[in-house]
Amino acid sequence: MLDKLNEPQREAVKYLGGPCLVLAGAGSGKTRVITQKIAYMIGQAGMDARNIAAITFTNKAAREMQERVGALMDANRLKGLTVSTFHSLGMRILREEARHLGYKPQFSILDSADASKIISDLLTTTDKQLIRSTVSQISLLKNDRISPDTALVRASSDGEMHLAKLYRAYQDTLQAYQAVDFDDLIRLPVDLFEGNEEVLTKWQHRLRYLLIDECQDTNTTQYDMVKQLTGITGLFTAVGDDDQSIYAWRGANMENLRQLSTDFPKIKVIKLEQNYRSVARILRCANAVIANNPKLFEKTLWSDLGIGDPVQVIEARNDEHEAELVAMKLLAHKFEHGTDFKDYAILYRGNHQARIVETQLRMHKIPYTISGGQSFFDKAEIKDVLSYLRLIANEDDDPAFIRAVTTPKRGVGNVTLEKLGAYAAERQISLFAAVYEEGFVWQVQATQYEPLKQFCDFIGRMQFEAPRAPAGELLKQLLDAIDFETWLYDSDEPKPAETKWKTVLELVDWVAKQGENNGKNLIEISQTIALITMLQGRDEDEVDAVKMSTLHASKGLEYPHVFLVGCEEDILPHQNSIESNMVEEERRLMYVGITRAQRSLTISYCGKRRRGGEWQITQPSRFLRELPGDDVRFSGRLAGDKVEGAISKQEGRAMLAGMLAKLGG
Ligand SMILES: Nc1ncnc2c1ncn2[C@@H]1O[C@H](COP(=O)(O)OP(=O)(O)OP(=O)(O)O)[C@@H](O)[C@H]1O
Ligand SMILES: [Mg+2]
Repeated sequence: MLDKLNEPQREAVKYLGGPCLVLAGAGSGKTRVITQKIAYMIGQAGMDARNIAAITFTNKAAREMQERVGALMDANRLKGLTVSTFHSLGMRILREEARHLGYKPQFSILDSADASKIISDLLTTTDKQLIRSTVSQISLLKNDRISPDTALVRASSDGEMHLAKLYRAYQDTLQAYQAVDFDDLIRLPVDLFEGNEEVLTKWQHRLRYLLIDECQDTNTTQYDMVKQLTGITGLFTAVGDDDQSIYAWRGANMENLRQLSTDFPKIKVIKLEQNYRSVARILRCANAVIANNPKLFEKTLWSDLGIGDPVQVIEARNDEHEAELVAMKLLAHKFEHGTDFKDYAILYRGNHQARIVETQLRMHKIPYTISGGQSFFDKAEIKDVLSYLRLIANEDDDPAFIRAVTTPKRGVGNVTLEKLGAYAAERQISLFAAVYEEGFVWQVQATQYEPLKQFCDFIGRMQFEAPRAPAGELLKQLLDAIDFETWLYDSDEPKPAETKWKTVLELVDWVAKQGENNGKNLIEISQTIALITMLQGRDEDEVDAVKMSTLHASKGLEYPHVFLVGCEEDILPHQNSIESNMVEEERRLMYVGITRAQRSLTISYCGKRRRGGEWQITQPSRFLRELPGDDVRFSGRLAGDKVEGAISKQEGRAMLAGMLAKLGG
């Protein structure tokens, strides 16, 4: 098994004597070290899978890792192995230790939309910008492990005082709902470990060896969790690349890589230098761009996969033309090389860039999937159904209560809900609990009360069934009972209603599969869904489709042929980052993008682009000027041409040939 590794990789896999840090550039096999090491520890070193935890950055990465390890050894020996994100590990710890923190094990997990809603209520504002900035400031406080009380004490200006008070109120609201947000999933276990020796020891014994992928993107809380869990033995392997640190905006701190050597002086540092992913020209482009950043560590990267074609940099007239060019170039390339759609990825800086590309792909009948964008689970009809599941898991989840009780409308009016809200607030109990209190019953007329009571009784029955019935079946019953399909058709035109109902049926299938494959009941499934929404990653079946993704969500992945679109000033680097001196992080993002490509890379930018309804002249990204001239074929302004934006003759011929062949077949 170890034959498939180079010397330093093998060394990293076999080293079990203490903490180990693998520091290396993109595509050098860091993730491969982790999967092979898991197999090595179980297969050769005789360790129990239950004592090993591998932590990755996204659900998708976790799934892939599980599969890769699964291919290396028998499923039986992998029983109990933990492969998860920091957040799902945190959730597991929290669920088991909830009572130590004043939570019940079926707490709800709020996604960022729910969190924003709470902040918006507390601030009594709908100003999106204000809400977003408040949410992110609170999140940064949490990730730096600053509690509301500490924030209050430390506040040195009116603004900070205001934020601290808001943070306090927000946290109290979460507690009242028996809900946590994403940051709490890590912060709360870390606080618990710090204050409770017994609990910490239990988990240290359980998870004796940790492997951490993408270590450059851990934030302070996550880093603390690693330190706590590995304790004095320091049995872990961390792999990372400071040049790929792209989550500073979420509190990630690549200095943690250096901090490891301070906290664990005996740490063994291993460097990898051979890249197994990309042809030389792509790699040289990546190296040239990142050379413009100051270095945390010295690294070199080389590859012997051949030199490859020049990287293409193309200019389009405008954003729509850019999307069209990409679609046509992709088709031409596909016909010429006999590749599949799934060999291609289109990467972009921000989700808003996706729509225009999608339109062109559809026009050219190119199948695609999107990750890192608006998730399946974010759709309104899905969130409606999920509000029921959340409420079944945790009846104190007031936001879920309100959504469910009003969807479909069941004769519970706003006035009644307001009365219920006021009563619950005064008694400091949840809306659900308030329904059953005599004090409330007296306040409303029987006709108003009856539908409320029926609703709560129904939830109660579902709670009783949930641990007993198959998840998929129960969800079907639920949808029947609330007559969700009829409601969709009543509240929308037939066409969109049909689409929505199909989406809901997809959810039913997905839930049924989760229940059958993983033996989970409806309550357990509803808790994990919250985590899926956070970082892309529903199972995308291996369909033959072009992958569209944000640069952030493409981290750790690789694709044979990559299109990187919108390489312009103000997009990549992003406008905010230029203004706030964060261009280095954007350069790392560019580096991540380039290094996803295995065999070919095409980068595009536009001459102008529509923004807020107006045309704006755009400038090519500064990063394009950092590319090495010998390895790149420029067209457009950067080559001193006038933009014609046409496809080359050769490409045109290949396309034509392909289309004729298709017609013939
Ligand atoms: N020793 C090796 N021999 C052959 N192929 C390898 C070897 N090591 C890694 N690879 C392959 O190289 C590619 C990149 O590996 P991997 O994804 O582990 O790199 P990485 O360092 O984690 O990259 P990133 O920084 O982008 O996360 C994968 O396709 C992997 O299978
Ligand atoms: Mg990796």
